Amino acid sequence: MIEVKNLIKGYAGRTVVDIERLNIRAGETVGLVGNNGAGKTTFFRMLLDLIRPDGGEVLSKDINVASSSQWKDYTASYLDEGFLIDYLTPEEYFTFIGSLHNLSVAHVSDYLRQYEEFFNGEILSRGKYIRDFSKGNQNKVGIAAALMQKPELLILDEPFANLDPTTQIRLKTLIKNLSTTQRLTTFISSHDLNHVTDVCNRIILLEKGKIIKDFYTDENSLKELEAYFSE
Ligand SMILES: Nc1ncnc2c1ncn2[C@@H]1O[C@H](COP(=O)(O)OP(=O)(O)OP(=O)(O)O)[C@@H](O)[C@H]1O
Repeated sequence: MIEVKNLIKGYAGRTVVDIERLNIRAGETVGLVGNNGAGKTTFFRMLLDLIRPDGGEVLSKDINVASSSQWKDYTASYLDEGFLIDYLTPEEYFTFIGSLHNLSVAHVSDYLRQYEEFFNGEILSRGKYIRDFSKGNQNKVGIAAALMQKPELLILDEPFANLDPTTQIRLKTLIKNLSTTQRLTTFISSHDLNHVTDVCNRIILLEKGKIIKDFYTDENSLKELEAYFSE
């Protein structure tokens, strides 16, 4: 589904992403791990054509994301609160995103019912603008809105950060369900090795922009990653 070839990005003469080759098959749940500054967000931004690489390409279903918009029909993402609209309430934001996908107001409120548990009573009917929510609650709005288009590919940057433990577990269950029932392909970056090994079937370890490990998760993965990061 995703093919990366000789992808290079640098800032101020320093290479921050340098991925020679990477193939992600449909249905994979891929966890991207790496210390601060490893290049995870920069890589995601190139997957979404938010920034252009200095060299190489990202192909989504064989088409370069920088030369076509076709990938936008089946790709959803939430990288940060910049994806939200501060002066809307969550309801207004969901309605707006729904309208982009030709969903009626009734359809959107019906859709939101399945997220009642995930929202934990903190998102809807609060009479607050998105800017007044905590970062964790903003995350919930962004993730639920991203999933509204029933994507085939989902890209989430540190989705567990700022979420309370209950919501972290609910989010893992949500992603696992989507992956099995809808064969969703997912890219998740995370500093939480526990969560990422629990939810992902493949882990990619990035260091200074390069892939230095790429493996399918098994019962030893968490220990191996912990050993790597404690060196
Ligand atoms: N717009 C920019 N201008 C200059 N340097 C940048 C820019 N964006 C990213 N960088 C640098 O590129 C490197 C990779 O950053 P990136 O945010 O992709 O890492 P990351 O793995 O997502 O880190 P973190 O875990 O801290 O979120 C960092 O050194 C960062 O300072």
